[in-house]
Amino acid sequence: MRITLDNVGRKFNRDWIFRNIHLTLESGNVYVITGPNGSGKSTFLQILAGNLPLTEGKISYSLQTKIVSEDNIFRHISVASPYLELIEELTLTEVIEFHLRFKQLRDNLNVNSFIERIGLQKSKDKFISNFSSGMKTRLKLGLACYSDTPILLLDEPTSNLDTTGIAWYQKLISETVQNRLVILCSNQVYEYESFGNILHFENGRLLQ
Ligand SMILES: Nc1ncnc2c1ncn2[C@@H]1O[C@H](COP(=O)(O)OP(=O)(O)OP(=O)(O)O)[C@@H](O)[C@H]1O
Repeated sequence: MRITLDNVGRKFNRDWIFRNIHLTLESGNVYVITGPNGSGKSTFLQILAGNLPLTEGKISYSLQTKIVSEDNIFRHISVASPYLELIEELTLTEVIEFHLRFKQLRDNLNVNSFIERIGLQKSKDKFISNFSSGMKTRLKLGLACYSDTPILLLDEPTSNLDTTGIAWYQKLISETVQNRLVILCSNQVYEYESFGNILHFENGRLLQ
């Protein structure tokens, strides 16, 4: 999988958040995006996920040299972020069953084995509306990391996780990033310390 950014820029109202980004991102790499609060990390990730339009420039996606259209790219992408909502009216089991209608899980995981992997066995039949914020983060991370997609986008992955949860995340990520194109937005070193490709937002520029 390859994502090519050609002169990419985004503004909100009159303010440019970033501009002039020229970049090629390829499978087999974890790209870490750092930068101060409000520098544009989440905006950048939402643009890559196809959830926000560009103001200028072009992004192209290709899979084994075939171009993937913007309309179809969501099939190849998994995202976990604090701003993505879960369906609160469903139970944990129902959310996973719903997810499985659109995306398969890696390692042939089924509903029960997935719930074991995310450590929420006691909450199988609990409604998401009654989940704590850390439980929701575990579920979102699990769904993104274990989905069988070539692109994985993670924004502030350990927000709301306790120390046990952070250790669980570190194991999860080490087991699920191989051969994928991963983009991880973070300002917490423990979320990305084992990865080397750091890109940094500063004054509207993405520095390598
Ligand atoms: N929908 C919006 N309308 C107007 N401005 C927005 C909108 N979304 C984001 N912004 C602005 O874009 C800038 C970048 O925000 P973004 O959330 O991408 O930053 P970030 O680097 O992810 O920040 P943080 O580290 O705090 O999560 C901020 O100035 C923010 O106020």
